[in-house]
Amino acid sequence: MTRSVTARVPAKVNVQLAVGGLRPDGFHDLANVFLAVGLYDEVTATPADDLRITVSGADADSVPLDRTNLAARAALALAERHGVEPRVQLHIDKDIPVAGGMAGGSADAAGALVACDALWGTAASRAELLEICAELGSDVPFSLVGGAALGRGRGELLTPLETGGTFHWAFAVAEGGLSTPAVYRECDRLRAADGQGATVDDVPDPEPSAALLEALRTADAAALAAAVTNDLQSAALSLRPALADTLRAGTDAGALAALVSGSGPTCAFLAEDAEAAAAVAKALAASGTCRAVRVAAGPAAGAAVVPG
Ligand SMILES: C[C@](O)(CO)[C@H](O)COP(=O)(O)OP(=O)(O)OC[C@H]1O[C@@H](n2ccc(N)nc2=O)[C@H](O)[C@@H]1O
Ligand SMILES: Nc1ncnc2c1ncn2[C@@H]1O[C@H](COP(=O)(O)OP(=O)(O)OP(=O)(O)O)[C@@H](O)[C@H]1O
Repeated sequence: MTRSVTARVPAKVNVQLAVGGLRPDGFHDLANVFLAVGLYDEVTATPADDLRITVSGADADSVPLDRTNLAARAALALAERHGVEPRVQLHIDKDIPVAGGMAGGSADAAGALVACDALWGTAASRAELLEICAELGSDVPFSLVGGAALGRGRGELLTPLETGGTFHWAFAVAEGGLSTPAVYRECDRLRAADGQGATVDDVPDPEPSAALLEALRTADAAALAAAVTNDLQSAALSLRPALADTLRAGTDAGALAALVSGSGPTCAFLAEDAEAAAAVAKALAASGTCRAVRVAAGPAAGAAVVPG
């Protein structure tokens, strides 16, 4: 009998995304407050003749099947470090919107690492897994750890954050994605056009908001709503002006806060409770301003093998 290992990995929303100036290496320093939410991709690793990627789910057609897939890159990185032949089929059951600003590719990378580590018995330490994650992308370490965390550096240096309870969200999934590097470039362009400059010498160092961290700690949705910020939001709106209609539709429907998730174009709406989130989602679906709606709560646990 062929043994398979499945890992489940959550999406994220950034409740604070403070973006510093452009660094010489092309990245931006961040104060990035991540919250994992209960929308999941599943990655199943099965022994095979060679490395193969297959994908199912609504957005499957827009996911690469070659070695540019972040899940494939994760498996190759682990195999190389441990001298294992990467003979594995990785099946991704995708529920996280692709190129949506919810770290879907990063989730698949973290899931592939956890699943392959269990399948191959490589028993990588947490520190080694985090190191591989950081090599793969700025959001990947958070996909591994989940929960809530502050990301410094380019987002890869994580400090776990305490959360006092659950936050309820509705998400509006847009037609088509946005390229993360293009959104960061647009942020730089807007800053330069403003005359403020866009480099690390021009932009103040990004800092986490004390009020926001306190709102997370006390599970105060209204206080969190008052504190959420996303420095990439104006760039995402500049590239996709129609997102303003989506944000307005959610606010009109009673959301406590409406913001672009990370680099977008998914929009995130914080609600008082699960019932209110469902009502916001229903109104968004009827508004005609998005392709699909989802509800999810956070914090959710990070990448983990599904028992059995
Ligand atoms: C927007 C966020 O999703 C917020 O969590 C992340 O910052 C993006 O993280 P990610 O998708 O894992 O991004 P990476 O794969 O590391 O980087 C892709 C590109 O995004 C830009 N990038 C990313 C992270 C960062 N701190 N500064 C950047 O300028 C760079 O142009 C980089 O080449
Ligand atoms: N496993 C994967 N799933 C989805 N996209 C992938 C994957 N591997 C590589 N990609 C490529 O990465 C691009 C960005 O996809 P992804 O879904 O990770 O974006 P995102 O959610 O906006 O990322 P983030 O929120 O981390 O900035 C896609 O357009 C696709 O070409």
